[in-house]
Amino acid sequence: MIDISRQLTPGHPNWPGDAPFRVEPGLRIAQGDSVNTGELCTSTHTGTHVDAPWHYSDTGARLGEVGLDVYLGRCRVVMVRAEGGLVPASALAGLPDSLPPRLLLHTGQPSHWTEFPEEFAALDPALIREAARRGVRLIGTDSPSVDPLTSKTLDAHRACLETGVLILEGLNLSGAPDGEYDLICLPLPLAEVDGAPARAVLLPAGTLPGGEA
Ligand SMILES: Nc1ccccc1C(=O)C[C@H](N)C(=O)O
Ligand SMILES: [Zn+2]
Ligand SMILES: [Zn+2]
Repeated sequence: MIDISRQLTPGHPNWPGDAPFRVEPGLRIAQGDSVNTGELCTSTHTGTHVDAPWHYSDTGARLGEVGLDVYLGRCRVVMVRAEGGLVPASALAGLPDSLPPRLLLHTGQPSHWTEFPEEFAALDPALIREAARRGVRLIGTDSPSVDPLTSKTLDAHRACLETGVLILEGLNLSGAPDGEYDLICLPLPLAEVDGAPARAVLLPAGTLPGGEA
């Protein structure tokens, strides 16, 4: 099994302006309490997370309306390179015309962010449309976003909205060679939100029942 989630440690870098990731101490056995507890404070977009369409469209589905099936099943990991800051549709040129429903793009982000990676590879909307044409329903990236940090038009998110492709961002693909796997990605069970941190792992292809689904 390959864990493709980013480890969340206090102070984990966040999207500029977002709530800092914090774990505050709660009860402490050492102080006479029966248990140790903690209080978690996080942005919905911290580390490895999924976007629900409501994040980028005010009429989009909230996370509770997105079926879990899109996050579970056959996927393909592909190492890609940006051109002028965007991964182009030509990144799929060497791949079959029919792709698994989940495509995870490895752009070369490190396994741990000591600071927020302001220069990251975003996705050309044409890549998203080409991936959708080839059967992709979920696009993942090790970048913190499918759009550039300064984007105001969110062209890649819009292309995902138009094609119905869902989004998984902030992956840690440093330990995942190119190839086909079965993805298990489980967002936190928050219903009325725009996204949520998720734990994602890769299993050998064929591990999960349901074959290529
Ligand atoms: N927190 C934000 C605040 C404003 C704009 C973007 C973000 C993001 O976190 C980017 C997000 N991961 C995205 O879906 O692209
Ligand atoms: Zn996001
Ligand atoms: Zn996003």
